[in-house]
Amino acid sequence: MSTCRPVTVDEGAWSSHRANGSAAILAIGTSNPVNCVRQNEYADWYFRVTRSDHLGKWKDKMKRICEKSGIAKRYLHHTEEMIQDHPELLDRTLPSLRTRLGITMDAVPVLAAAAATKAIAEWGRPVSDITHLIVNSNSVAASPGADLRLATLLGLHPSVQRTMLSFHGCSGGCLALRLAKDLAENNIGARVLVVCVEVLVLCFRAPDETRLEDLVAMTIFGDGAGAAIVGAGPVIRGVERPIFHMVSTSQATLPGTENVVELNLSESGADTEMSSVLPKLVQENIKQCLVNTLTPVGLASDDLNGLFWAAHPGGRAILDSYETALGLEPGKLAASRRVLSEFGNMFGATVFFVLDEMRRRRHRSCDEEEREKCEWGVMVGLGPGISVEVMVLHAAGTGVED
Ligand SMILES: CC(C)(COP(=O)(O)OP(=O)(O)OC[C@H]1O[C@@H](n2cnc3c(N)ncnc32)[C@H](O)[C@@H]1OP(=O)(O)O)[C@@H](O)C(=O)NCCC(=O)NCCSC(=O)CC(=O)O
Repeated sequence: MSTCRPVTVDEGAWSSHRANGSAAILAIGTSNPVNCVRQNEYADWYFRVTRSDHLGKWKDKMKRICEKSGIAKRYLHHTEEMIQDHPELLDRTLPSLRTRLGITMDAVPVLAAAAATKAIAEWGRPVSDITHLIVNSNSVAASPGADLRLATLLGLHPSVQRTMLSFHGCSGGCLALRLAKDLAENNIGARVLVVCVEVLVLCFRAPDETRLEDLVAMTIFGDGAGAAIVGAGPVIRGVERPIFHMVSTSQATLPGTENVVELNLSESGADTEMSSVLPKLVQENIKQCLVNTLTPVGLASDDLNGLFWAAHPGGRAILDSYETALGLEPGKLAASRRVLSEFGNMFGATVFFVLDEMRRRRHRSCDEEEREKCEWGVMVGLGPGISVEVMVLHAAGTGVED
């Protein structure tokens, strides 16, 4: 007869499975669709393809928004041909959700796989060593979802533990990385592939005189995917090179702001609601959220310029609000502003581009003293809620070959 008995909770079935120390980002990859649109040509393109040139007043307004957006170019999966083939994308009174989700169901895993492949190549270990997969997207709604299709495209092992996150808006990137940190730290040997991907044809519409906020959404959002490999110690020396240690995290919700940013699905696609009070709200509240996260790790200070800043660039005015509220010197948000300029706001994917830009800037910096001065930093992103996601980072290396 078997003498086998179940372990008890106290025998440490859990504690013995924990990793040593903080998780780290071990590799980063990004990708975009090939179709690039220049911001100074966008209003003319948008009003032409939506057959709305008669709305000259709104076109002029979009041109003003484009000029102030801090964006030079974006990448979009949808093209003029695609819009011509699907006139239901333009007419809010026609059902178009099925069309939109059909387009994204095919496009999202492919774009995600392109970013993930770059991250896996940089990581340097076989794809079969990935133990967990987190996929975050506002662009898909199906089951089995984009996580399974991505796992198949990449050839991940069938035992990979998948998590699909949806509709966390722009905070989705920070949120997915927060979950990856917890998974990596609580499962020794875990290597988590995190991917955030957006193909925002779900939100594309013709201008509507009753929904002027749509003009802002059409003007600032872009498509892209960001991926990272996250793992906690021990790392494999000579193969894995930590880029940022993920030291601590927080999520705060600003009370009474549920209606300030929304993302709602309907038969005619997704509607984004972005109140023009958002930049002011950020300016009034962000410092306290950051102090609450920085105090326990001993980094709260009257002068926050000693930290590096990886802020999700929700919009130019959001970055201005961070700068004013936190008293940041010009240049502290240079990585975020550069990503906004080159790619627009790609929802959760954007923060991976910012981290990538940040480590490249650190690598290029010849000033060793300056690099050491800003060893510690903060990643911050906002989402519907208003949710404020913060992660304290410690720069470990650049992950970039000399
Ligand atoms: C849109 C802007 C680039 C415009 O720049 P400025 O504010 O400096 O310029 P401005 O005040 O002259 O505004 C230009 C024109 O845009 C209009 N305008 C500005 N914000 C608007 C809004 N939210 N809805 C509708 N219209 C808006 C103004 O009324 C004005 O119209 P007129 O010229 O006719 O007077 C900026 O305000 C910005 O970056 N806003 C933040 C965008 C945002 O909310 N991002 C968060 C995305 S959501 C996110 O990141 C979280 C998430 O999704 O989860």
